Amino acid sequence: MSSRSVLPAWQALQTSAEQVKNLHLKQMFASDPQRFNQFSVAIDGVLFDYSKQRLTQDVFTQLLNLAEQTDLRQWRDKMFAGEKINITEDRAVLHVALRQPAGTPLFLDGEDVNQGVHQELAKIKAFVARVRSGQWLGFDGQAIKNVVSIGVGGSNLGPQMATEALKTYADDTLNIHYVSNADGVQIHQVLAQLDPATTLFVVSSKTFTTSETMTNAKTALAWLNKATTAQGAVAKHFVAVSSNLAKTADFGIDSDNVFAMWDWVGGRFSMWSAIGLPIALYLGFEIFEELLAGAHEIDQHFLNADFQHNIPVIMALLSVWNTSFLGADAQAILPYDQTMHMLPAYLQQAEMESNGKSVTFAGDAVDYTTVPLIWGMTGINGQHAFYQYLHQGTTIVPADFIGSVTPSVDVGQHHQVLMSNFFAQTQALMDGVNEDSITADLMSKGVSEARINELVKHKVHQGNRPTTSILLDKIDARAVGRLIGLYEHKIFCQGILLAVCSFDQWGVELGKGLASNIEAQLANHDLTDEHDSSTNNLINYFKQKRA
Ligand SMILES: O=P(O)(O)OC[C@H]1O[C@](O)(CO)[C@@H](O)[C@@H]1O
Repeated sequence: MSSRSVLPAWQALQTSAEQVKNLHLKQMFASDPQRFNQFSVAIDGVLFDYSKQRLTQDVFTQLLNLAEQTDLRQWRDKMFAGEKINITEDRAVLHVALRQPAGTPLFLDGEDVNQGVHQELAKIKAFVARVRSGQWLGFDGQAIKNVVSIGVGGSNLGPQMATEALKTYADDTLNIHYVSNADGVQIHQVLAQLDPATTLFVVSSKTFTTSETMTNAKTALAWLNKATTAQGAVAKHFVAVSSNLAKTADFGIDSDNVFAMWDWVGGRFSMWSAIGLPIALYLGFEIFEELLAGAHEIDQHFLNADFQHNIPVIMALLSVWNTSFLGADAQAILPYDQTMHMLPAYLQQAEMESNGKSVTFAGDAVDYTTVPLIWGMTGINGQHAFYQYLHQGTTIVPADFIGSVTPSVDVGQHHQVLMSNFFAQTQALMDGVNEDSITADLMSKGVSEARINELVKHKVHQGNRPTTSILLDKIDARAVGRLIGLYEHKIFCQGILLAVCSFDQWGVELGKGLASNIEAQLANHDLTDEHDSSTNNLINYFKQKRA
């Protein structure tokens, strides 16, 4: 048995899961008028309602016991203290330090992390001011008009998601474009609209070795070099965000134009570092600071709230409950706000790259399901795509509904229409509708008995489908900071509860290595027999067709 399933709380939860499977949420609400009060938490700017999750007070107590028995509190404190809890890479995990106000020293290997963070923030602030004010000039003396951010995974998703979420706050100082795909079509489409003389590239890569990013950066460099042979053009049009100064220098980027990252910031938790530079360039440094402030508020909540009212702790406990005990293999993320449309993609990386693991800290195989498949899209569009499956499919998919009281722009009646759907969907998923109600409804409409008999079973909704509702007061930078902070700490807690190391990503390395070998094979015309017959034939078909 692996370390978690031997715990008393784990075993108690296994017994409870069998009982809860026979309970219906509708009855739980009917029998307890206090259910919402009991299973909701409100903090500054956020209402978190988990009363539509399939749990009882006993289950909640057992889940809290699980948090205690897995030493979650101690692990949290180790993370904030800079202990090397990324055990497989022997690194600290300190994205929380990136949003810690100045003057709160934290020493790591003899260096004050807080000072380093604020030096880098000051450098970002000064650079952003120069570019946005038009003082930073391109090779022919014109100001920058377009920023192209080149990066992938954690070096792309956070900034792009936040840019989309907050674009209604942008002025017309700069345009921003994101390029992440190694498919050259993407960068060619972006560059086709731009003038090299007024374009600034931000190449973001912690390692500065990621093949997709390097391929795109080289294409961008060739595009600039084609437009000008002016001395020093690269220094005027390329900046980098990286922890690998040797590689940025090899690329030809001036060391003054490199913004630092540290090995204690994981890629998927890095939008608060200089990886967020595109956000600050596009929206201004003050908005970036608001984002940091929102996340810092959540750090304080996570550190100080008792677990019973601690939102990220509860989010993680619910995920483990749904997945490891109630058998839900998927989790939907459903933002009811168009600006938040990239949230599902962002959380896919954050959660699945962190906790999509199957061995414990000690390297033993787990004997439980770790994290679910994360998927989703804007709720309203999802309603007309996959909600049929959520309501009547054979698989139960817990869903997070995320909406706002006030959208980022005044859209009049639209917001009521939108949010009425949010509330109605969570209600429908919870309540369902049974044969009796359907029959009564059809009879009241004068439908014949024969037709009712044909239809009734098709119209039944079982309900009892769990949802969590997260209502933000307003979509702004602080709120986005809070929301992402909540999910980040949820993922941390989930890792501890499941005993998996959340901060490495060995699972993406194997494919990367094979791809670089195959890339070399694709560069010549020789047919290959080095691989299995499927891979050989796919490669050879591709090469013959291209010959
Ligand atoms: O910033 P880098 O080093 O280019 O890495 C990009 C991404 O690639 C990964 O290593 C694997 O997908 C991510 O963890 C990371 O965010």
